[in-house]
Amino acid sequence: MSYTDIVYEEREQIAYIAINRPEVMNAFRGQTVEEMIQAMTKAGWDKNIAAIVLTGTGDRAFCTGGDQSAHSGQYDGRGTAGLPIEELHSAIRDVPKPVIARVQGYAIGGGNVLATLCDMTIASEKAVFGQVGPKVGSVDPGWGTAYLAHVVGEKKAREIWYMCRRYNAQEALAMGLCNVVVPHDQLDAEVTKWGRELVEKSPTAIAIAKRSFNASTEHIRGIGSLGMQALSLYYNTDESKEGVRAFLEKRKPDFRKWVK
Ligand SMILES: CC(C)(COP(=O)(O)OP(=O)(O)OC[C@H]1O[C@@H](n2cnc3c(N)ncnc32)[C@H](O)[C@@H]1OP(=O)(O)O)[C@@H](O)C(=O)NCCC(=O)NCCSC(=O)CCC(=O)c1ccccc1C(=O)O
Repeated sequence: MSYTDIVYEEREQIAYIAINRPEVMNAFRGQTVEEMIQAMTKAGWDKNIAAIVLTGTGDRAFCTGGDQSAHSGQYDGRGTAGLPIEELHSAIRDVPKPVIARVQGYAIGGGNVLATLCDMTIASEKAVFGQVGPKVGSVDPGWGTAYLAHVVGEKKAREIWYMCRRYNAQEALAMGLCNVVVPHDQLDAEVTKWGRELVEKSPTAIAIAKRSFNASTEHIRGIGSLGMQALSLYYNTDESKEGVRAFLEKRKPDFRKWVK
């Protein structure tokens, strides 16, 4: 498959999947998600690959979530809410090898969900983490909320979603949202170092460990699936559309006037 929205590379038994849409800060549309699923699955089941690195091209953004310019009631692809995002989330969870988020800039909205779902996160000191859902008429039911609470704790997860604040790399490290923070110019060396260490480990032991870690939160997949049906209905409300419109018009949303 040739890719338009991502860059896929393999080096030293490590696969690199980079969202390549810097003009929208690496936000994803339907096509992007399709390509990420394909690349994640290919790398995930290739016996020569020991680890997968998920990132974005350029310095500004890892990923800023759904592309708001491809969103009018639904996104522009397939799936319950116009993006096969559940399949991508499942692919990250299900591939039997570690997925490392390389976060060099903004990890916002659905981009933050992707980083949260990765097995480990290596951040540059320029990384910025946060949620924007309730500011733009969206929410990630399942992994982005319930699983996030497993990662950072209930209080912090609720703060992240309700308050929609931004967190720098050190704050993310303190709450367990990333594993390590390194100077920006050392990010790639650090990612390579972690990747090379994984190449030396027993693939089967790692696969069993990953499945074992996954087991205790597997019920969240069902919450996400159910929630996605609700989200699809929510996306078609004036309240949600106000969030998308306000973002694109670069103004504050006025949700209250649309609440029924
Ligand atoms: C990242 C920001 C905080 C950066 O802010 P700032 O530095 O002030 O720059 P801006 O001027 O805002 O942005 C520069 C430029 O980039 C464009 N842009 C940024 N993000 C997006 C985007 N997501 N979509 C489209 N375009 C984007 C922006 O418009 C500017 O363009 P110009 O042409 O230069 O004007 C800030 O930009 C920000 O907060 N961005 C995030 C916006 C956002 O709303 N993200 C989507 C959140 S909702 C979501 O991700 C749901 C999608 C999804 O994954 C999902 C779907 C269904 C169920 C579950 C999920 C799930 O979340 O898992």
